Amino acid sequence: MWRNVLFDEGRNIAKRAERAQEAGDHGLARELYLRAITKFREASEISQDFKEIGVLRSLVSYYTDRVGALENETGYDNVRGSRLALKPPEKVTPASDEKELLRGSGVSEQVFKTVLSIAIEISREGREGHAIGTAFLIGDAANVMAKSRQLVLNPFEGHSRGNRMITDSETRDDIKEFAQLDGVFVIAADGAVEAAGRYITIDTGIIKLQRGLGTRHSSVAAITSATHALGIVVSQSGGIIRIFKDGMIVFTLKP
Ligand SMILES: Nc1ncnc2c1ncn2[C@@H]1O[C@H](COP(=O)(O)OP(=O)(O)OP(=O)(O)O)[C@@H](O)[C@H]1O
Repeated sequence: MWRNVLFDEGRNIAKRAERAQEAGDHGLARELYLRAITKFREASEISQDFKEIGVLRSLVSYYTDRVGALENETGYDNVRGSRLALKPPEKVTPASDEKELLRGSGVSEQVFKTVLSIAIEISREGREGHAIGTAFLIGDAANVMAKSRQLVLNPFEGHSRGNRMITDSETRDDIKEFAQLDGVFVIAADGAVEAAGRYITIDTGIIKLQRGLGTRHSSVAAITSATHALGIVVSQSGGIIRIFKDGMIVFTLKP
């Protein structure tokens, strides 16, 4: 109960921080991110559920990275700042697992964590009161594009690369909006969003997943076995997030 209150408070504060950052008030944004991090950390300390703890830690880690990026951008003075009160960033998975997961994909930790945090928000929030499912393929984008086709007009086509980086808060909002489209998001290893609404055309015959998982999951599994891409699927039924590599589910999160 208390951890839910803390989580909601943290999320609201983080949203305010994002708005402050967008409005260019980096001092306020930084302050609010730090407050949100404290809420998520407190919630994780009183939770008994290891999956929930994983999600909360990934939020701590994600927003800690954001504070770091803001401080680098603005030349913030770490020594005098309240950042001293911050513990070292915590990870959603042990560092060795995370390294292993990213190995061979060319995907940076920051890009992967950003996509995962968006997936967590989509799973938790849905859209306009409805649960939604979606999927992300990250890395090896040229190969992924060659093994898929557009289902609907690609909303990211024609935009400069700099304007479609996943780490940008506007792109993040667009992704949450387009998550309602059928198909998957294709994200390059450097974080540029190449496409939304992409249909995977690869044969799923060799993929064996647990019962109950349908074509969204099996097609993502199949394409991660045929390319170096990593897959993140948010299931519409139940909101479970599954991370795929080399045709297999390597992590499961229940936000
Ligand atoms: N090959 C594919 N490429 C891209 N998207 C797909 C593909 N197959 C299915 N989808 C998307 O997944 C949606 C759900 O399909 P399905 O119910 O079979 O998947 P699922 O794996 O059970 O996922 P969920 O748990 O979200 O329902 C489809 O409406 C479609 O948007």
